[in-house]
Amino acid sequence: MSEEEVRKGLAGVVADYTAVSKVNPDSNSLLYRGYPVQELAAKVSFEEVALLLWTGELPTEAELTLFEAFERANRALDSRVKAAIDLLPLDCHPMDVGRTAVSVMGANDPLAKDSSPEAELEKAKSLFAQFPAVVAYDQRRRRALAVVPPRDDLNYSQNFLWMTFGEEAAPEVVNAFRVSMVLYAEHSFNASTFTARVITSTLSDLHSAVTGAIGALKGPLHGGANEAVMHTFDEIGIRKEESRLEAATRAKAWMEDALEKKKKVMGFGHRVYKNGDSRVPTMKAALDMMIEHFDRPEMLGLYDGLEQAMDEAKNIKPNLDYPAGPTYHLMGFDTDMFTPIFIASRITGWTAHIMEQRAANSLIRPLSAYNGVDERHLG
Ligand SMILES: CC(=O)SCCNC(=O)CCNC(=O)[C@H](O)C(C)(C)COP(=O)(O)OP(=O)(O)OC[C@H]1O[C@@H](n2cnc3c(N)ncnc32)[C@H](O)[C@@H]1OP(=O)(O)O
Ligand SMILES: O=C([O-])CC(=O)C(=O)O
Repeated sequence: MSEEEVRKGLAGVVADYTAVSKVNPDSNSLLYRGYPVQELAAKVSFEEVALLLWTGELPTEAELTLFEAFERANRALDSRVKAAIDLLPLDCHPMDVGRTAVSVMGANDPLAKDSSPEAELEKAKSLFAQFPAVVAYDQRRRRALAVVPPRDDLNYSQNFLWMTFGEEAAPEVVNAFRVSMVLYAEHSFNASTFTARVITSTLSDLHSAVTGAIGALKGPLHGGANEAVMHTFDEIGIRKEESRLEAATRAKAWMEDALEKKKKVMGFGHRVYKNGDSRVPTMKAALDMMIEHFDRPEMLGLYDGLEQAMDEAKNIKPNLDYPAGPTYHLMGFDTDMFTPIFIASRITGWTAHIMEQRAANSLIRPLSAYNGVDERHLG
């Protein structure tokens, strides 16, 4: 096989059809089941987006009411999941906790061995309902705080923040969080979704596919970048008393130095979008809202300084993880909880793809070009 036929990283390879979402780098657009993601972020709840991704249509009022009731009834942290989390050390990464939690949920799910479309949808809904409690509990146990039980008078985003912080979040914070969940929900054949599809293609079960997807999401070239963005901010130094301009100047200098040293700066660049990520303006507006709400202009200075310096030096634009990281920071999440929040959102897209893969399956098994030693023999 010739060198040209090898497509490293499967770059540019179209691996299958999907009707779940359309990423169009030319028009810089992203459609979930035909709807522009910006419109969804402006007008609908994350619960509605989940149903849209799974079923192909936005729910009727009755369907939404039913789903909301299910979600509210299944939010509490399962005692078996809690017991498994309690066995994990406090210094393991929260993504390890998320991965373990989904695995435990799979082992205990009575529908685990049932791969019918109805059972798959039920399992997707259960994961959607149950995962926020995992993130919230893990955040709290790391701060030596007790579990906060869910409240069924709150919507998904309100309750997520309630279980994490033990107080009702301001409406602006809830809205920014909801927007992030909508934007993170789905993005065609990204590495974690493709992982979930590969696992599903062997006719393995839904929880195994989601567990594998979490492993793929953890890396800093993918979902782990939202956490890495915050490490960059921390390295530059967040100084609350500083003006926006002073912060921007320091951030620019940091970026110039990093690029001089040929460092890869997380939160910038994308395999598909080369002229900017379609979701960034909407997420940046949510970040702006948080900066105003918490009165933290220096964060905007850091944000702008890095972005401008990267643009000037390399013409590389931010991806969704760039505005999402500082948004979660301002909300009060610890940095290593950012990617588990991404899991809570992407569970919707992953499970939609798992169902799509199963419905028209073909084992995913590409070829490789051998470049090892020539054939040889023992003795
Ligand atoms: C939700 C998400 O998962 S969005 C993605 C989150 N990931 C990140 O933010 C990690 C940082 N970014 C990257 O590593 C890359 O941009 C990727 C992995 C996302 C996409 O990469 P690819 O399409 O494979 O492009 P590749 O990594 O080959 O980069 C092409 C060129 O741009 C440069 N480049 C790309 N991204 C960056 C970056 N973040 N910082 C510095 N340089 C970069 C590369 O060094 C390379 O330069 P070269 O041609 O001079 O060697
Ligand atoms: O599409 C990708 O490669 C990564 C990404 O932005 C996502 O998964 O949201």
